[in-house]
Amino acid sequence: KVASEEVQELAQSEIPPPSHWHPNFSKFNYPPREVPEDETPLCCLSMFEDLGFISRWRIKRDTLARFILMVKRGYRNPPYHNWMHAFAVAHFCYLCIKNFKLNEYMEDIELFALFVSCLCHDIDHRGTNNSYQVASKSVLAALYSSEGAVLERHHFAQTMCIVNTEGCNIYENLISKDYQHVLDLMRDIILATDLAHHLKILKNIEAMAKDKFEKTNLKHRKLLLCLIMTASDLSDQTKPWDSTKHIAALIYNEFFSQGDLEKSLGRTPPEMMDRERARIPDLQIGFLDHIALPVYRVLQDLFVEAKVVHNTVKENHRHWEKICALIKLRRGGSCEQMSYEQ
Ligand SMILES: Cc1nc2ccc(C(=O)N[C@]34C[C@H]5C[C@H](C[C@H](C5)C3)C4)cc2n2c(-c3ccccc3Cl)nnc12
Ligand SMILES: [Mg+2]
Ligand SMILES: [Zn+2]
Repeated sequence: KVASEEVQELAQSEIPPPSHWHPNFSKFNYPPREVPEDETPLCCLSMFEDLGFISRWRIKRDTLARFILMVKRGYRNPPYHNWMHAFAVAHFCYLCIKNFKLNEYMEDIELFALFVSCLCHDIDHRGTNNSYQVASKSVLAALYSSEGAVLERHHFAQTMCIVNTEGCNIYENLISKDYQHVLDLMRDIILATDLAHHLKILKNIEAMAKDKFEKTNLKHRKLLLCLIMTASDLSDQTKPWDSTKHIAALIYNEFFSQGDLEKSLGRTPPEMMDRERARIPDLQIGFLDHIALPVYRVLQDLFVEAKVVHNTVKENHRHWEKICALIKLRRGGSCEQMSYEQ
């Protein structure tokens, strides 16, 4: 699925240092979507190298090149859940590992599994969510709906296909104990990207943050892995307004296309997926209030360095509030006529 010239070119390229991409590349305010898509595979190599994974886990350069290109090829091109989303998620995870010094909280193998899971966590996403899989009786629902987290089980299954593909197994030089462990970790982490699962464990994460985090407590480490994964998955909300404001358009483009599909099945989509009923600023404020802000608030409780991240999400919340106020001021002025330029 990946041309060997492309693999060789990536495998033989010199791996640039983080500063090559941007002076702020390793800072929380850097928007990774600024990296040109055709340079993202080489940028992934920079992150693997900078995190010390290539030497620590004895990853062969051509295996890593082939793996990254296979993962990138494994993504489809819906408006939001595409390769650039996965790349941005992996970049935020890279920032957390470096800026929170996660190697003092987690085992090396857990951080390795976490970073690779970020790259793979939405592989083969179709731009429709779990409830649509069940409603449309999709093949994925037939396979996985009994256990829930339908899409996430598929993303993990697709990841395993790539790991098991000749010349793509970046775990090939791990001792068998570590090999099985890293796969078990990826499964748990990718399944944790189901937001319904995150909402179920959020109370436990908040309780863990209240107590003292214990590195020796496996439950604490598992909860922290899930928190960093979700914080990375939502990290578009942590970037300056000028880059975040475009994300809503991508998400709702994807949501409204699903709503159109649901209508064509004779069903009524939820309001957030219905282009005739959805009020985007209200929905965004609701998502920030109920899902995003609690994530970055508890992240800041655990890591003082996350304060700047939580503040940026609050700043973006204020931008949406201003847009809402403007719409109300103009009354009749519907969302479509409003541009979100602030
Ligand atoms: C900006 C933004 N808005 C978003 C608005 C809404 C939802 C969303 O799935 N809501 C829920 C709300 C309840 C409880 C569960 C299950 C369903 C019922 C649907 C979640 C996600 C949103 N989202 C994501 C995102 C993160 C992880 C997976 C998929 C996505 Cl799309 N990433 N960015 C955004
Ligand atoms: Mg997902
Ligand atoms: Zn995602």
